Amino acid sequence: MTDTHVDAVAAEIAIEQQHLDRVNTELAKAGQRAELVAVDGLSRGRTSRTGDVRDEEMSGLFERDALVYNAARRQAHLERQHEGLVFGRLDLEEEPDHEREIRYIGRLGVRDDDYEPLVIDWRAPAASPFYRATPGNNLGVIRRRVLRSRGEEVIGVEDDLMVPEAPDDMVVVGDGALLAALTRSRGQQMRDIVATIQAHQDEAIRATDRGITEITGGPGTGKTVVALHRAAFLLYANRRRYESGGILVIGPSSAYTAYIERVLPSLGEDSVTLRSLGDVVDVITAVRHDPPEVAALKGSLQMRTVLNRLAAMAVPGAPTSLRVMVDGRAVHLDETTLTDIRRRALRDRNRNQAANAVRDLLAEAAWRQVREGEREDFLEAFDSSMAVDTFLGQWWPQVDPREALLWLQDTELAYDVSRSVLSHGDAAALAHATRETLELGTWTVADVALIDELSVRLGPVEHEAPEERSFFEVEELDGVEELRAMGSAIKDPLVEHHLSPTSAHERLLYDTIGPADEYAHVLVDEAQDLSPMQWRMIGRRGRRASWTVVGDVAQASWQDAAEAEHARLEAYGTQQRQSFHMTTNYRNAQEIFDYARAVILPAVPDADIPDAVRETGVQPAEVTFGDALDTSRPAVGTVAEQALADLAQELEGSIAVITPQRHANAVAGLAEGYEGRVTVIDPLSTKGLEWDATLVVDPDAIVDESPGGARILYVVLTRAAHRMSVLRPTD
Ligand SMILES: Nc1ncnc2c1ncn2[C@@H]1O[C@H](COP(=O)(O)OP(=O)(O)OP(=O)(O)O)[C@@H](O)[C@H]1O
Repeated sequence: MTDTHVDAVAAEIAIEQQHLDRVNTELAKAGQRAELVAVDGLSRGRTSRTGDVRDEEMSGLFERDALVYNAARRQAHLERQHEGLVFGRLDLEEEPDHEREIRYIGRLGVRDDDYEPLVIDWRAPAASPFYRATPGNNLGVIRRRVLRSRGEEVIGVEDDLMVPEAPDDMVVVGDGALLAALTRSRGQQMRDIVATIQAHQDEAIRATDRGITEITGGPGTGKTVVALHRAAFLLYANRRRYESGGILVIGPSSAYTAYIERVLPSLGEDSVTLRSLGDVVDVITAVRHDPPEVAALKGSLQMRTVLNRLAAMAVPGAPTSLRVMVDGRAVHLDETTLTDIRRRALRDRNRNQAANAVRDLLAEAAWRQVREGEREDFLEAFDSSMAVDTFLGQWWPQVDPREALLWLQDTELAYDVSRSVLSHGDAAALAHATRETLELGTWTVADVALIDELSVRLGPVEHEAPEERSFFEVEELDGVEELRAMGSAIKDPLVEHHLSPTSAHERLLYDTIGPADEYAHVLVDEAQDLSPMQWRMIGRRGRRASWTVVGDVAQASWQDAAEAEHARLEAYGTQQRQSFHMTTNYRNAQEIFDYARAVILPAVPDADIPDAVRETGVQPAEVTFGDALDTSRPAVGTVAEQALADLAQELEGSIAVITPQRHANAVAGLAEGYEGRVTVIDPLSTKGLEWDATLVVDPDAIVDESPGGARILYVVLTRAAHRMSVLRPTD
């Protein structure tokens, strides 16, 4: 850079700094106003009176709640915005009788005392040319400028000129903001791209919120980040609908939700619910995976029949006949009669809501048998019989969906409920997997969709109201120290006197599952991997929702595409669909993506192959390791350790060591000493994530071990932004 150029950049930065200072002053004032509202709000709720609270005081209290809540929210919002608050500037062409207009674009709108805009929210229509203007269609823009700042200090500017020649008084500096952003080190979490959204991405972000919006494209094309910006846009464009109705974002794993969780708050939005497939159902957090063939079984639509039968069958171990004395007369209802009553009770009701109907049906059946004396007297006596109560407690208990799923541990029962639907081998595999669940005390990710399905069929579990206990009794009986001494964890001893579950079985059934929450918008990422049963689970949460669905079929790990497509369309309902296709790979250096492409094309010839635009001049490194047959080379652990040290030396930022199960032990300890820079991870869990560099251990073993084969290897080989090393055994 020449001295004159350095001076020119410094002068431009100084100009922008002036504007940023002004914005920050206004923002501080707005912050103070928010604080005042908060203080004022608090004083409104204060009352010196005791005794009855009059109506107007009640409404004062509500008002206070609303004010304090909103003010606190606004404050949190403003404080977070300081980092990179203003990131863009547009210089627009002069219009007759008007000076050249300058617009600043930022994370939120800020106005001065005269209500003049100092910054325009990036989602407002007036900000749109910042993203849409191109030299071919400049939309009135002469120069688009991206500002980089650290805290309140402007540290750089990057310009794009949208007209053939800049006016004499306008300076143009920098090499373009996109390339600068893509070359930078990525860190541990996804960042927002609000300063460098590209025109085709902007179209998907601002597309109408009606119906289903599908975003497709190959690896690294920005599908995820675009979808998240779309969620922020929807909240801006239709806040009433989406803030009160809620937006649900579903990703493949908890590693993924941790990776993306910063993006929306950095855009000023924190009212979005992020869930991984293992924790869609409240109170369950599953991270364990079934072996691929069992996961395929649990995810398939055949499970609907199995679950239907589970939900309707007699509770295992329950009595098979009823023998009681009612009003001095002997009643005996045999198994056939009870089965008939069970069927009739379930014809148009959920099991857990049918207890009263069942009692009536039993009473009628008993009367039909007895037919002596007054009918009404008999029915009344039946209704108040303690023996009948005891029988009902055993024959028709409230059934927790998790408990019903666990019935499958019995192989004979599993054969019975899956007859004509699953093979004996598959039914036995289900039973075996259930016994494993019981041993480990943890659910698998695939179980969650089954539990949700059963939950609908059984209806919510209705608990009898616990007997009221006085404060004194709670203290006396549930003394904190006493319980601690028994080794129990306590949430809140005075309110919730829960003990944490001790056995695996109790742990599996911990807490109560409520009805599914519904949302106004559902955003599904890595949609190609959802099983049909998972589509049904998500569908229940979006029955009245609009959807954004993101995916790439070539990265799929789910086998039966047709069945999943059927379930997906059922979840969508009859809504209209619009599609956006992304074709530029912003993540991988070209050299890395070429390597990945050579793997996927032979396996999936019609894979959606994007263009990787950024070259580094460095090819992925291939290193070999020895094994039991070849001891002339060091073993995998030693070779991996050296390759990792080389990568860490070569670049800053995050590194993943991606290993198949067979080498997991050998590389497990590699992250130590790198202070959080290095993650050791299995292939399937890398979905949706990215690192500055990756170390891929034994690609052939990755293909062998994964149900998705080459598709999973394709995912693994497209996770690195800047550098990749691949370790192979010697031939
Ligand atoms: N306009 C942009 N400006 C800067 N960075 C961008 C832009 N678009 C995408 N990126 C970056 O490219 C990378 C890939 O984006 P993202 O993870 O959203 O892709 P994806 O299509 O979901 O990938 P995959 O399907 O492989 O998981 C991210 O680091 C993202 O921040």
